[in-house]
Amino acid sequence: MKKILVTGANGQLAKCIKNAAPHFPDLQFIFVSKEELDIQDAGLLREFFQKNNYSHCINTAAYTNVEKAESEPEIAFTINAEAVKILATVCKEMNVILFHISTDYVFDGIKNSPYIETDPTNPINVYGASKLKGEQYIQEILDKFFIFRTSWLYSQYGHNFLRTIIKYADEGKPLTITTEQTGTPTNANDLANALLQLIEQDSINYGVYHFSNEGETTWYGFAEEILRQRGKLKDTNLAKTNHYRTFAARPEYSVLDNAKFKNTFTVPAVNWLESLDIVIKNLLDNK
Ligand SMILES: NC(=O)C1=CN([C@@H]2O[C@H](COP(=O)(O)OP(=O)(O)OC[C@H]3O[C@@H](n4cnc5c(N)ncnc54)[C@H](OP(=O)(O)O)[C@@H]3O)[C@@H](O)[C@H]2O)C=CC1
Ligand SMILES: Cc1cn([C@H]2C[C@H](O)[C@@H](COP(=O)(O)OP(=O)(O)O[C@H]3O[C@@H](C)C(=O)[C@@H](O)[C@H]3O)O2)c(=O)[nH]c1=O
Repeated sequence: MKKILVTGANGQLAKCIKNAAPHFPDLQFIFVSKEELDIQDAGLLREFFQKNNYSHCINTAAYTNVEKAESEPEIAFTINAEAVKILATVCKEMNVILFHISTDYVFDGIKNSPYIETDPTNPINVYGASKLKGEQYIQEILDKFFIFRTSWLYSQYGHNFLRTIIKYADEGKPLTITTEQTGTPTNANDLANALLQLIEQDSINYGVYHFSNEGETTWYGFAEEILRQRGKLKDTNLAKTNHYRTFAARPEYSVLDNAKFKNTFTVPAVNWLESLDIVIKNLLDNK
């Protein structure tokens, strides 16, 4: 039986993986939180892998605060790059297949058509630079790895744009949302399912892939659709802006081209609007 270690167990993607796990009875999962396994701790990481016979590791652990990363780059790089280097080294020693998640923020956003895997990277914020360094270490160290660059992840869990918008709208707060960036909101449940399907299918098509939902919008478009589907659009004071002030720069355009993923694997693509509908209904059902 395949034995899969999932790091960062309290994060949104790990929670989506946990949710999907019962649909994959042939896979055995061990979920470890930051408190149980800090991926910065090389000694503990080695001990963990030596004691257990993992076939795969899904690394969802990451430093994901894009704004804060600008003022604490050393922490972002320690987690997103140096710890990933150690993890990759241990996976190599133990012959474990690493599934790692990266981001659309490795690109600078000056392209105006969807990014493919071989497009030049050029991160414009600390978070993106730290994630790129993590990708580079994996590619230097490992042969058996998958890196999935995804974008604008949201779900029913954790901190994400969807939950922020719903919270503010429920509190009756006015919303001012930027039209300055275009990308693709991606349901983390879709990514979780895709990862588990690839493990189940024993895929050996290792490498870097783009994986997002289909279509594109701006953050304003995403917020508007969240409110519309939630039945809150009329009651919410929603305004557009083209100069929302942030500490971190973000790519103006970061739509990912999923063609390589779609041509390699038999996992159906889902449009972002349809996937959003599922998450919104799930949130309403569980209220
Ligand atoms: N969220 C998004 O929009 C996107 C995310 N990604 C990537 O997808 C992956 C999953 O993201 P997501 O689930 O949203 O992120 P979250 O921030 O929800 O989860 C990350 C988890 O990792 C934990 N963590 C942080 N540092 C360590 C550490 N040193 N050791 C072990 N665990 C640690 C965090 O704990 P704590 O919170 O306590 O620090 C948190 O529980 C990440 O690699 C991210 O870069 C890619 C594109 C978009
Ligand atoms: C909360 C808020 C944000 N914004 C803007 C700020 C920013 O330009 C954009 C998105 O804001 P957020 O801070 O929620 O999202 P951000 O942290 O930039 O999201 C990113 O997270 C990392 C982890 C990734 O890998 C990326 O793919 C992406 O999902 O919306 C508004 O315009 N109005 C608002 O009220």
